Amino acid sequence: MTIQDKDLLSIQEVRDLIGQAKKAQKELANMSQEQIDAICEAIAKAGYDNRVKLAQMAHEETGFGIWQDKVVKNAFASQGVLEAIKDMKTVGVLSDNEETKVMEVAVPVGVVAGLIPSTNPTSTVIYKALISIKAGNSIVFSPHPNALNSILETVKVIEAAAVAAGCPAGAISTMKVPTIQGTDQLMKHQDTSLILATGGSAMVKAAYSSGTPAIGVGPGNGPAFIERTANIPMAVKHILDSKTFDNGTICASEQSIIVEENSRDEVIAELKKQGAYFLNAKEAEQLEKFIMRANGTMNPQIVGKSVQRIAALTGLSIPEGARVLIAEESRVGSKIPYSREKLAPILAFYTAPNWSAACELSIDILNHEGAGHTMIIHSEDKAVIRKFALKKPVSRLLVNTPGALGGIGAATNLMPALTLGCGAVGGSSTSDNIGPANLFNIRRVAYGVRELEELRGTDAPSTATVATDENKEALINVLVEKVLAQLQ
Ligand SMILES: CC(=O)SCCNC(=O)CCNC(=O)[C@H](O)C(C)(C)COP(=O)(O)OP(=O)(O)OC[C@H]1O[C@@H](n2cnc3c(N)ncnc32)[C@H](O)[C@@H]1OP(=O)(O)O
Repeated sequence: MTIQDKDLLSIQEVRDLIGQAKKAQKELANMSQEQIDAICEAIAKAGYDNRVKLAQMAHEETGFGIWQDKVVKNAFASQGVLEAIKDMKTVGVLSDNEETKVMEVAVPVGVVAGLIPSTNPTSTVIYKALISIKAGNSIVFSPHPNALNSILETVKVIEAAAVAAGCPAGAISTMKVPTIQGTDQLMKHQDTSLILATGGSAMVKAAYSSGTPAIGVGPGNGPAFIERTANIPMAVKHILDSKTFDNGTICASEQSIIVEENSRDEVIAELKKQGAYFLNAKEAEQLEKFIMRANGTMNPQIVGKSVQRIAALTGLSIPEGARVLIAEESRVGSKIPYSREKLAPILAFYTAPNWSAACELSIDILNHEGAGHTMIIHSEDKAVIRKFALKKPVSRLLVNTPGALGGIGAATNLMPALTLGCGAVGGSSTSDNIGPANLFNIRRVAYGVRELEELRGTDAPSTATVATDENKEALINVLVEKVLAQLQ
C-alpha cells in the first residue's frame, strides 16, 4: 500500500467511525444515569480484569516502562477512576435551586476525539473511555502508532463489555490505521466536539490549532524541592519511588531535585544510600548526548528504560543495583538537556544558596519547560509550603508525596486522571485533572425573579420625558445604579 493509499484509508476510516459515534451518542444522550453508570461499571471491570494482559502487551510493544507497574496503572485507570466518578451526577437535571430559581442540566459535548500516548497507552484508553461515557459522550481514539496493537486490544475488551452492558455500538471505537492525516481529520471533523489530547508537544499543538475545542496536556518538567525542614529519608524515598515507577514514564514525575546548601551533603548521602548513582562530570557529558534528539525533542531510546539499559546504550559503567542516574547541574535552558523533561530514571541535581534562590530556580526551570504542569515540595513547615504555593507556575503543587503518583491522584486526593490540565500558562483551557465534569456543558434554566419596574425604581425619570440625549444619559445612569444595587 502506498503512503497516499494509507492516508486515504485512514481518513475514510475516521469519517465512518465519527458517523457511527455520532449515532451512538444520540442514544447515549437518552439514557438514564443508572444505565450510564452500569456501562461505566462494565468498562472498569473489563479494564481491571484484563490489567495484566494489557500491561504486558503495552510493555512488549513500546519497550517503555515496567509491565508490573503498568498493571498498577491499568488498575488505577479502571477501578480507581470508577471509584471517584461512580456517584457523580452527570445525566439530566444536576440541580434545581428553589431559592435562586436556577436549574442546571447536563449537556454532553457529543463526540470526543481521544489521542493516546505511547507512554501510558492502555491505561489512558480505559480512563478516557470511562470519563467520556460517564458524561454521555462517544469517543473515537487515535492511537500512537508505536502502541497500536495494545490500544486496539484495550478498546476491543472494554467496548465488548460496554455493549454487553447496554452501550450503543460505535460509542467507543478506535482508528486502526493511524496516520497523521487521519488524526488530523479526526480533530478537524465538523462532528468532533472536543479533543482530549495527551502525548507529544507536536500532537498537542496540532489539537489546539485544529479549530475544535481541545483539552491538551503539555510537557511536564517538575522539580522536587527538598526544603530544610523536610524529612530527608522520606523525601528521597518518595522521589525514587516516583522516578522508578514504570521507569519514569508519567509526566508528573520529578525531573530535577533542588536542595539548599545547608542540607546538600545529607541529601546526597541519603540518595546514595537509597540507590541513586551520581554521575561524574565525564559520565554526565556522555549521557547528556542521548537525552534529546537532534530536533530538540525527547529521545525515545531512553524513555521508560531502566538505568541498566540506559547505561548499556550510552556506554556507562554503573554499579549493580543503581536505581536512578543523577547529574549535578547549575544551568537551565532549552539546550541544557538535564534541565528538561526526561521520562526516564534520570534526574538533575541543583544546589541553591537559600530558600528564595530555590524558589527562583524552580520558576526558571518551569518557565523553560513544564509551565502549568506539576512540581513537588518536601517540607514540614506549613507556612513555607503556603508561601511557596503562591508564586509557582504550576497547576499541582504536591507536598511530601511521589510526583508521579501524587499528580495523577493515586497518592493524593486529586481527581484520579491520566490527563492533567496545565492551565492558561501551559496553553490548556483548564488546570484540572480531567474528569467527567470537563466533558459536559451545563445548560442553566433561569426563572425571572425581577420585573423592569423593580430595576427602574420609583425615582427614575419617566421614559415619557426622555427627549434629549442628556435626559437619556441621566436615565441610563439611574438604571445602571439600580441594577448594581439589586445585584449587591
Ligand atoms: C499523565 C501522563 O503521564 S501523560 C504522558 C504523555 N506524555 C508524553 O507522551 C510525553 C511526550 N511524548 C514524547 O515526547 C514522545 O511521544 C516520546 C518521546 C515518548 C516517543 O517518541 P516517538 O516514539 O518518536 O513518538 P512521537 O510521539 O514523536 O511520534 C512518532 C510519530 O507518530 C506520530 N503520531 C503520534 N501520535 C499519533 C497519532 N495519534 N496519530 C497519528 N500519528 C501519530 C507523530 O506525529 C510522529 O510522526 P513523525 O515521525 O512523522 O513526526
